[in-house]
Amino acid sequence: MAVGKSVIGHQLAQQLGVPFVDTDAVIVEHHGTIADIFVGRGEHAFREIEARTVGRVIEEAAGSGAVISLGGGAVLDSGTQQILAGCTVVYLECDAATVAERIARNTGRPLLAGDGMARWEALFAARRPVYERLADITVDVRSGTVAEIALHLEERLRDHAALKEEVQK
Ligand SMILES: Nc1ncnc2c1ncn2[C@@H]1O[C@H](COP(=O)(O)OP(=O)(O)OP(=O)(O)O)[C@@H](O)[C@H]1O
Ligand SMILES: O=C(O)C1=C[C@@H](O)[C@@H](O)[C@H](O)C1
Ligand SMILES: [Mg+2]
Repeated sequence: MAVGKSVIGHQLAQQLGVPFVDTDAVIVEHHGTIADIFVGRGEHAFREIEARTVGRVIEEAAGSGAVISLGGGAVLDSGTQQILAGCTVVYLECDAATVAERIARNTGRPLLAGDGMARWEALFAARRPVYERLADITVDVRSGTVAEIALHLEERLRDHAALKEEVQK
């Protein structure tokens, strides 16, 4: 959480001239705020909504080259993991020190309620192996502006696509 998925994803999509979709934003548009869903219906219901939303968004974006930003916990769902096998998955690798200030002014992230930093670190430790396993490309986002990171990511995506094409020949 707070590593820059939404802002870097948006910037990358602008550079590439492709659509950008943030699945958290789609959920909010259709179901109300994430905080309200957690309070009113619980995390399990949120995860069901999230998995359905991610599946639909990826299906609708097929062939468009769209950049899709997922919520930080979306990739824990096994169905989502299967769908992501057909996508290029980018993992934005970060650390607690980098997100500390962003989390301190945290709003709307129910899983970071209370001691936000301790919660962030515990979630990251538990999820890190999944992020690493699913990633096609890993980008260090501990330094650099959003613009710099997005440009670097564009380069990495081009290298990845070229390599994939080479292998498929
Ligand atoms: N490289 C960066 N340099 C400076 N600020 C950044 C950088 N990356 C992200 N931010 C800022 O950090 C905050 C969180 O970014 P963003 O909302 O994109 O994170 P996220 O990973 O989408 O978080 P969430 O898990 O809540 O969806 C924003 O205020 C954003 O502008
Ligand atoms: O990491 C998570 O589990 C979450 C991240 C956010 O993007 C939202 O999807 C929600 O707050 C849950
Ligand atoms: Mg986001």
